[in-house]
Amino acid sequence: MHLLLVVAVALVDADSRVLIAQRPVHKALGGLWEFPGGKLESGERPEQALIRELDEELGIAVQEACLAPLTFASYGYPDMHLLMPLYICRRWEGQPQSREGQALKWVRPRALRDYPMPPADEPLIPALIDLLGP
Ligand SMILES: Nc1nc2c([nH]c(=O)n2[C@H]2C[C@H](O)[C@@H](COP(=O)(O)OP(=O)(O)OP(=O)(O)O)O2)c(=O)[nH]1
Ligand SMILES: [Mg+2]
Repeated sequence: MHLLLVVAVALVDADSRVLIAQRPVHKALGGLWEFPGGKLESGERPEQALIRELDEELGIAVQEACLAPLTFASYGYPDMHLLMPLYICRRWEGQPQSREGQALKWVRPRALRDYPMPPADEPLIPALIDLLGP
């Protein structure tokens, strides 16, 4: 079994909307909507990796103290088992923009169900509804 550690974040705006990004079609799970984040590079701590990914993918600067653990996904894909901590963050510098051509959307937690997400992500939605309301 190959265990893959991926870090992801729910960025939350002043209207309690969450940012999702559409995966490029040529990638695994292409076209599905995901929480921003990615794989750790060697030697990185999870929070460092997330801060790097948010700079690369969205062009925003996040301080480590503004990342709080929310929940996690544990899901068996055919080729690997994904373990994905989901952080929550309400404070950052800059305006999230698509740095890698991915579509971005701010959505209320309940509306996440209207966007096809990877199967690992679906069990994470109730935690967001609990925290932020529908
Ligand atoms: N970022 C993110 N990845 C997710 C989510 N749900 C989910 O199953 N994944 C999976 C898809 C991929 O197999 C893996 C993340 O890989 P990735 O390709 O996005 O990693 P990365 O951002 O580091 O990009 P790259 O270096 O491969 O280009 O985690 C999610 O909500 N967010
Ligand atoms: Mg990524």
